[in-house]
Amino acid sequence: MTAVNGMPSSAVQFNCTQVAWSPLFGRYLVASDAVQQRGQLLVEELPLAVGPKCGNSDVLCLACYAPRIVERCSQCSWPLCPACNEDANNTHRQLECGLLKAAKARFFELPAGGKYCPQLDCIMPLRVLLAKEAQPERWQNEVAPMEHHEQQRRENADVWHADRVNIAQYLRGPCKLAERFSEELIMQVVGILEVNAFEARTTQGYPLRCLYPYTGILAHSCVPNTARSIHPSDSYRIRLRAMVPLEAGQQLQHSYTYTLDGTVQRQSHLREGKYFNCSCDRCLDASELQTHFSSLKCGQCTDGWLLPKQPTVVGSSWSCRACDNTASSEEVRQIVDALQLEVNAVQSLEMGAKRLEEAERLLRKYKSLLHPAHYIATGLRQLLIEMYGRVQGYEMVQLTDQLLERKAQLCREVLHVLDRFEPGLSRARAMNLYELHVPLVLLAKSGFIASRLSGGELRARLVEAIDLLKECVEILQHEDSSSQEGILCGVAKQALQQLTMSVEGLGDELQ
Ligand SMILES: C[S@@+](CC[C@H](N)C(=O)[O-])C[C@H]1O[C@@H](n2cnc3c(N)ncnc32)[C@H](O)[C@@H]1O
Repeated sequence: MTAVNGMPSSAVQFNCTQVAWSPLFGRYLVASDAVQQRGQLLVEELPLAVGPKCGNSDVLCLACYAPRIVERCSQCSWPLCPACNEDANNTHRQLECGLLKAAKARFFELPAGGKYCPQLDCIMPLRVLLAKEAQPERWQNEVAPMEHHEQQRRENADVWHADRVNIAQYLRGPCKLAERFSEELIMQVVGILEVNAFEARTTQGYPLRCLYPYTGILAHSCVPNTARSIHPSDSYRIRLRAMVPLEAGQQLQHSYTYTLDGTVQRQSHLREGKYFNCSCDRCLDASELQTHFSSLKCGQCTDGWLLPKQPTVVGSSWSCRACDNTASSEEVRQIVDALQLEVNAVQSLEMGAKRLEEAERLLRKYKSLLHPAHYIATGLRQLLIEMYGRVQGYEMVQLTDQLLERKAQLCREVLHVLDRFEPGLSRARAMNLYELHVPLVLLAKSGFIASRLSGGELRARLVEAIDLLKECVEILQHEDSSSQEGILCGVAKQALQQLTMSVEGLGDELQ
């Protein structure tokens, strides 16, 4: 590891972190001192640029990102919703509006039924280019060195060509920016965004992208040790916190991919979208840290599991560790794809009893095909946790003790997996802690009423639920209050208050 000089700009405040470099990772962040307290704030940063996502943008408002906008900006005629049209200081007006208007760059309407508007792909790169002119020092010190994998991107000739035409040539031609920005620079910016930008959501929940030059250089791990939260109501400020205690010099990592995917899926996402092969401990271990998150049941012997021989090698064959059975990667892919299709069909069902019962049926069926902790089974459990207590016929008051036990068991099983892949202050953990506390409270109360539990046992179980809620709030307390997680934090705080009052109200006679 090499320490890297260069102070970040005033848009960044950092605590116990510094930039390092290695041939494998390029630049990355490390803890400059030991961090004992999980949840400690490590970095706060304002984005260099915020804008629409590339490659799948609908016709959206260029200021608030509301989708399917038919109204146009009164100045330049590009998409802008009526409310944003009234606001002369919106992002679009401050940034590209004048330039598009002066160039007479026409916005072309999508053909009827069209969903993807390639013309909007130029907006986020253009905003980064404008930020380069406005903050040349920040560009030079923080953005220009960002990895953009030009060589690998060029190998994907179709995408490279589409980006050149839709973004570089469009900005230099119809937008009349050829004298300000070279094609090479524009393609560099497109690559920087692809490799480094974070996805965020507006306060209304619409997706967008943000570029953070300092936080963006965090290395990836499939078992991350930091958590980031982006605050739409605070100019999209990002805050990075330690999920677990850290040692001085330890690499700071977050996950570029979905931690509840199996190794084959994570590896392919990282190779195709971020241009590297992950070699973290979890990827290198065929059993994914003893969880068997990708293991299939061996079809030949009774207690064996099929695991990849070389989990990080594309096309690796699979073998049973208990007998001599083997399978090709293609055979495994076909099995997993077929099961995933069944799960997708269940997911697309309307929220209701049928969806819940079908998910339970698949989970039973997969017992003979998958390891119980397989990611497809874990995904089904997560689906069921969200449905028990919410869908018609299975609302919380309708759940029998047996079904309450079922919900609690599903939560514990998912939490067990999360302990391995997202240790410490993980958002997914917080969500599942909240879900778990509800059946525990109801079971404790019904057990006490039916005299199966003594007063002391009732109190102990309620205190257990209080502890779950406390941890849930501890994890979610830093989230933006308008986000889904921030809203859950408020709900958990209320539940915590009520439950604490109930336990206090139980009185000493229950001791
Ligand atoms: C978001 S950038 C991180 C900053 C980058 N290292 C730089 O110098 O600009 C992502 C890139 O960093 C490298 N990287 C991040 N995590 C890695 C890992 N676990 N293994 C190998 N390379 C990694 C890859 O080149 C990846 O495309």
